[in-house]
Amino acid sequence: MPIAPRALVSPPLFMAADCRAIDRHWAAAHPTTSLMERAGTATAELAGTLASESGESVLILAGPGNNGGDALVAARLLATQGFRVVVVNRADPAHLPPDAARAWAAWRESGGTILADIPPSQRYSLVIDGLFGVGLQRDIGGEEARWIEAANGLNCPKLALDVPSGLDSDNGRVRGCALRADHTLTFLGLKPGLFTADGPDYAGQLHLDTLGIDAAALPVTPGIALTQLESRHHLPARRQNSHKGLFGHVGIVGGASGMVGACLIAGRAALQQGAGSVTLAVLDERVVVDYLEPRLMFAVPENLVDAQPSVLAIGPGLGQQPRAHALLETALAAPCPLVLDADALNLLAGDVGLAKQAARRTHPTLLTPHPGEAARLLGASSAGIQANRIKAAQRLSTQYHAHVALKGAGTIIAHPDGRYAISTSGGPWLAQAGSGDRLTGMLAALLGQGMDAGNALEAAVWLHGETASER
Ligand SMILES: NC(=O)C1=CN([C@@H]2O[C@H](COP(=O)(O)OP(=O)(O)OC[C@H]3O[C@@H](n4cnc5c(N)ncnc54)[C@H](O)[C@@H]3O)[C@@H](O)[C@H]2O)[C@@H](O)CC1
Ligand SMILES: [K+]
Repeated sequence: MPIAPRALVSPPLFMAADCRAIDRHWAAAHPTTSLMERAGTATAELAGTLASESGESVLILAGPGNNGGDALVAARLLATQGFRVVVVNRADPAHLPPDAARAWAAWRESGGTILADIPPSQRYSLVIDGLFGVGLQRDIGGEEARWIEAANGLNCPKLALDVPSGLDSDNGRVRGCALRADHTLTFLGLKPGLFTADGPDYAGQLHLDTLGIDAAALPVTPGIALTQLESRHHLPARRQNSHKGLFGHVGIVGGASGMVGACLIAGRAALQQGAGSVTLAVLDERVVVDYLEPRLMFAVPENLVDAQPSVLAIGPGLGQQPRAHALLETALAAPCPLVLDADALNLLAGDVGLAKQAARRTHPTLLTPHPGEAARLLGASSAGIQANRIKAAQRLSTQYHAHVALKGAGTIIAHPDGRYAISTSGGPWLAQAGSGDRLTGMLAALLGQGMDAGNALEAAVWLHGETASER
């Protein structure tokens, strides 16, 4: 029975290599039970509910590997249920992997035919995409690319098996072209590429079928999909006998001339997220009060660290002038959790000495780059970062011994111990000036209230997306 991934708490994410390992272990332990038969059965069940009631054929695109095998099993079962089925596959049956070869033979024995191309100008009730799954190895070209483009142009629902063909299941990158699915039925476990970069645009609605394998039998992986908050992301209940000192004094450094708003947004967000008190160290001396949020305090930036905030954030609207550089140097020495955002990251990228100082910190450091800032920090291009967002976040985390949130579609949160999470909250409405400043403030507030740094970053990212979607 398919499960909606959003209903699961922090489900693990499986790379293609993990899937291959699961397959090998299963085959060794259960030589007579085929997971492909189960995948095909789950496909036929879901397809039966998705096909339009036009009575037109189901178009099944099958590829040269086991993804194609899943599709052939589904073809056989759908035909048995009375669906008209058109199967297109140009693989050489002599070169199919064993399970897929068996599925091919069973389909042929049941009287099924296999076409070498999509019949022209026909209408379909559903497309099932079984061209490529986790075995995609290179960019798609040639006939398969033509089929994918043709399928994308068809006016009927599209169901992708395991992952939309052309989408790299490890990182969400489109390799050449990819099928734009309305639904993706993924098998065994969730794949990271479904949640980040182009994945969400191509996968449509996600369904998971574990193929009857107990979660405890699957390998432990470092990645999770952050589909909702867990108890570790919750702040402890506040005692009645409380005072503001218990909930953190957040200091935020930034707001150079022309960019004061960034600092104000961060400060307001920190208060909304429950910080006991917030002091803004605004570089533009003309700003000494926020009339819309008069609870915010203001300090001379050079004096903020001496006021011993319990958490410091630096970057929103900071600019990159020498004064900003000096303030960052002071902030890096602060004996408290430190959030580095925006221009603080750009300054780090441009100064090896500062970068080394950041990496040597003993108190928690948290970085919240967008892909452009991550690219500058890693000496790469934004496209290079986007091509493998998980790796990029992990590299930054290792380099700076920091918890890192690489923002963007499917924000990646990477931790220094190698764990990572992909947040499923939020959406394109977050792509707006001021959005990152708000995240910085929310994060600082959670840190100030005593939440562990890694959990605070996950919670802030998730809440930031979730609350923004409510606006
Ligand atoms: N435990 C598992 O791993 C299970 C896997 N199953 C299915 O098996 C799939 C993985 O099967 P495979 O490892 O055979 O891989 P795929 O079926 O994803 O594709 C591999 C085949 O495609 C070819 N290929 C890769 N990239 C290509 C490109 N760009 N252009 C042309 N040809 C290309 C390869 O040479 C190989 O022949 C999963 O996605 C899933 O659908 C299911 O049967 C259930 C169990
Ligand atoms: K597929």
